Amino acid sequence: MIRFDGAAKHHPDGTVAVAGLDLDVPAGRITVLVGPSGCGKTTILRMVNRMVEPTSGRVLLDGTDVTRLPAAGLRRGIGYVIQQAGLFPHRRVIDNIATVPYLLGWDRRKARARAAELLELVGLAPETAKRYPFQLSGGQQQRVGVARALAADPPVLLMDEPFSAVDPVVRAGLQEELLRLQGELNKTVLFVTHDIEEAVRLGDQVVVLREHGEIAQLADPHTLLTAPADESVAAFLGRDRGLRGLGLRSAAGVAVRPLADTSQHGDWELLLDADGRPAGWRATDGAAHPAPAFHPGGDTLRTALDAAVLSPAGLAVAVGPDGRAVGTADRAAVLAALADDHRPVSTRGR
Ligand SMILES: Nc1ncnc2c1ncn2[C@@H]1O[C@H](COP(=O)(O)OP(=O)(O)OP(=O)(O)O)[C@@H](O)[C@H]1O
Repeated sequence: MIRFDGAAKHHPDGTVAVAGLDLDVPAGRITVLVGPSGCGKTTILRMVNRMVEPTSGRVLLDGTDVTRLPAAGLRRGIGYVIQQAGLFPHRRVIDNIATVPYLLGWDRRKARARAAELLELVGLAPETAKRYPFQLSGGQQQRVGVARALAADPPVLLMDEPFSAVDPVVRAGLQEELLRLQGELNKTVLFVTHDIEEAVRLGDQVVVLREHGEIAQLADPHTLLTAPADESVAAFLGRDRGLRGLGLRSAAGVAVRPLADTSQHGDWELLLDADGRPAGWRATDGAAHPAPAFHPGGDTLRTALDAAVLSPAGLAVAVGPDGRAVGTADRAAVLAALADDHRPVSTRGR
């Protein structure tokens, strides 16, 4: 566990980056720091690996004041991922990933074998190993950055806006990947972002900061979205926080009407492919339209609502884990589930 105990950073020019932070970052969980530019997020993160030293107060890592630990050794035991990956441009991907194992004196073959394993773990093809960073896309570079941070299997990962330089689609993929990895690895993650959407998606706990690293609210994502501490937090969360909160609730409560013998639903015919997956809705004039679907066991209420809203038939198609259609839910059924159940349900398989 990481504990900030009145940790403060005052710069010589008089700037108070962090006035005095008390915060526990629990082991094996993702804690996200979110807040406006200049509120002290990066400063807080860097106090953990001594890239910034507190001017007063302490940062404890498993009970030990980090300033008592040799900085180099401390940093080798903490994975660090930054925006635009920060890879060494003149080193091949495999050697970038093996940086810390080399520093730790592992033999070259063992270090490279570990790097190859990590390449696979973060979803990159084996042939990527021999490339140089400039030969990769931004998203691939970030994956290499994550692999490099994980190479020596550190218990703690510091991530400073790691996904903010890539486009929203790639970013969503990287977020998914991080949650999947975390499901396997259970690292203690401290993650900095200025994007509230990213914060609620990734965080087990979210720390909303205001100026000088002052905590405006510390809560799990559901509580944050449904019960912001004050007006300023509510404003920071944005006007659609209610809708966003649906993204944290399971669609399991939506009443699904099983598929009947007929494929006709009022004026609309549900078309299935050879495997029984939804292929479209056919109108009475014969024109086919997409059939948006959701998986009650795995998707969120937001996905279910989206499917119902977008469906030309007004019916979201419910599918099983294999993608086969099992039934339909109309908009009223989704809204009923929405009104019914306010319990947050983790959809992360954790
Ligand atoms: N070396 C320095 N000297 C003086 N002030 C500094 C120094 N480094 C950072 N600061 C100030 O400390 C405050 C906190 O900076 P920090 O980088 O931690 O903020 P941040 O929340 O990470 O911002 P951003 O989201 O823009 O990256 C800012 O006002 C910044 O200008």
